[in-house]
Amino acid sequence: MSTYRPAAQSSPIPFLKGHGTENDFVIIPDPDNALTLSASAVAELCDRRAGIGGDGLLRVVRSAAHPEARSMADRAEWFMDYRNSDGSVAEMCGNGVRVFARYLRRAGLVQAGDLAVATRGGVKKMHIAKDAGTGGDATGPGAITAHMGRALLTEDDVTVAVGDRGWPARNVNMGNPHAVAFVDDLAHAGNLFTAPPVSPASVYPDGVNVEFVVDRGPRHVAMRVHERGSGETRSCGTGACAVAVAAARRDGLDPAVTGEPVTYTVDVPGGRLVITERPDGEIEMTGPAVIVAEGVLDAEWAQRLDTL
Ligand SMILES: N[C@@H](CCC[C@H](N)C(=O)O)C(=O)O
Repeated sequence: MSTYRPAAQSSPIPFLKGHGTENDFVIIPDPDNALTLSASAVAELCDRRAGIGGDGLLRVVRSAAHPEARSMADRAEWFMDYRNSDGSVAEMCGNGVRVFARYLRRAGLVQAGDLAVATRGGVKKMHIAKDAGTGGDATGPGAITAHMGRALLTEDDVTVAVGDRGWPARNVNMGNPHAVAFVDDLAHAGNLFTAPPVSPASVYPDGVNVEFVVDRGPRHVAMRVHERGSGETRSCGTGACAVAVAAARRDGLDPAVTGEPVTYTVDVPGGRLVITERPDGEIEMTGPAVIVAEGVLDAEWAQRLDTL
């Protein structure tokens, strides 16, 4: 059984709540890596009725204090320990890393401008455009840019299904796995209460995030997403990057070939993200990141997490 915190500790456990394009997160500052969060404890914290509520959880740990991040400590002081709302671990979270950076700045742990964050998907360079506001707009003064690395696209013959409809999908890896399906109408994705079947399952042995995409105009698309480990969410940053790259290739655009960056606007139910792919393959994502609340866990409730 995992222990939520060392029994000897009785100090209050702080938390914050934040979102990026309404992809929302419980944030737990734990600089010294003192807390061990079992999957069940994470799920309880992310529960919208029994807990604080969120699509995922961001634990803020000093890289040097975490075995999975120690090797990155010379390049990034802080490690984003990301979990999905069911408690599962994911390699990367694009909206989460912007909210993580917002938290670091708000807590006075970093300056505005350039910074780097360690993640399971490697070190991500970030830029906080201006040290003001909470960045409600995709490209407004408070928006944050994350360098998301390169997309890996394969030619796998993937199909996404909803009911008796099926679509071919593009397999795109952004550190985490995505299946991107272009559809005529986002309503065709249905209620997304359950994960849409993706076949062959062997392409995604660790599960997959599924994006449904429609065109809105030149280099402008809109998407819905069913996230691995979280269900349908209002946004997915890595998903928006996967969608932008899949849309560019479908449209015959490849910055590596033309030498020109390509930018797509990606509308999500919770807002808008702007994605640029550079000739070297690096993908930049810009969007809002907002902290909405902070507090401490009720001591008795937090103790209960010990038993999960
Ligand atoms: N919402 C995130 C992605 C979170 C991880 C994903 N559910 C997975 O399991 O890969 C984002 O903004 O990228």
